[in-house]
Amino acid sequence: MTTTLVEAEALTKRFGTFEAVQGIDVEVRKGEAFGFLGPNGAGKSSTMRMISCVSPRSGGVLRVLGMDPDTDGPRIRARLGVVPQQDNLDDELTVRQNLEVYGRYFGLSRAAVREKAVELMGFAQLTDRADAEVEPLSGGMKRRLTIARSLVNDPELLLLDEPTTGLDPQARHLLWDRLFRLKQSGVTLIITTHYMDEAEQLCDRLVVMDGGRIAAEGSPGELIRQHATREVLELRFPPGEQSAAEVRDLAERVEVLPDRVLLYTADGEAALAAAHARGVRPVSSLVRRSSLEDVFLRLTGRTLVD
Ligand SMILES: Nc1ncnc2c1ncn2[C@@H]1O[C@H](COP(=O)(O)OP(=O)(O)OP(=O)(O)O)[C@@H](O)[C@H]1O
Repeated sequence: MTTTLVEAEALTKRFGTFEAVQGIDVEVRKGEAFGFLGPNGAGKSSTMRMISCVSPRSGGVLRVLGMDPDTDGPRIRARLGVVPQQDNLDDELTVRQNLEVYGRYFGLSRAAVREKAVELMGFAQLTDRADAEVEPLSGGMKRRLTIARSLVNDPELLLLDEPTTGLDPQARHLLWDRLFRLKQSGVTLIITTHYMDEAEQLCDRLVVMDGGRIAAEGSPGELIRQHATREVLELRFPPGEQSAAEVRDLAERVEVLPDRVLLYTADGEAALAAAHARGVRPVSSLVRRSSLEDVFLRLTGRTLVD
């Protein structure tokens, strides 16, 4: 039996007359990792803040863990873990103290809190930093500690707003591994991101958001199959010489970006050979698999990270 943990219908958030979230429908099921993918300003954080019961909705229906955030906020929050966009750790406390103090907020006993902190430091791979202050830790370590802290109350649903923004590739991969383990242990994840690789790595299902609306919904694989071809041929030309005219008929669809021309085709190498045969001479070329970035470009006409 699938259980719905978050159900939104025509969910709307207005700031004055500006509608940041414009009537979206979303359903998050128990055990899945669900993503909101979109550029800055798409309305992802506003949606997350409504789900985390810290920002009231302006319209529509919202149920979280079967309850209404308007009337059951505290009861819902007690069963949620929230990882905000910016780490808000106490820099002057140690790693262990950060976890213990937070645990006490949730009413855990001293003994329970001590035990939980040890378990969570192991999970976050911070055991050897237990008694170090937070301030000098790397960005990746701070993020892992913020996530560990959000797990103090054994939440059923963990909300992560841009979990890996600003981290280097190694730190991101370590974090993805931790999140994957959490999912395996049965925690439902909701993640906002503007990184398409993060959405592809972590999310079972996602919505692509743009301008407060949902542009598409599905698994990463489904979205790519529906909105892109199997392969993409990327051609780079000298500045000012970029033109799609000579290659337009070599692909199902052609996109001209400021620095590249993208040819959407089932067979990128064949398209490249055909382009060469007619005398097209790019500075460089690359054949790659289609990604969610291509899906976003198709749906919105823009690249995800402008
Ligand atoms: N408190 C607020 N008052 C007025 N406008 C706001 C407020 N919060 C957000 N907005 C506006 O709502 C829109 C959506 O913002 P939101 O933070 O939800 O987007 P986002 O997709 O999460 O992007 P980001 O990654 O930048 O957080 C933006 O245009 C933003 O400027």
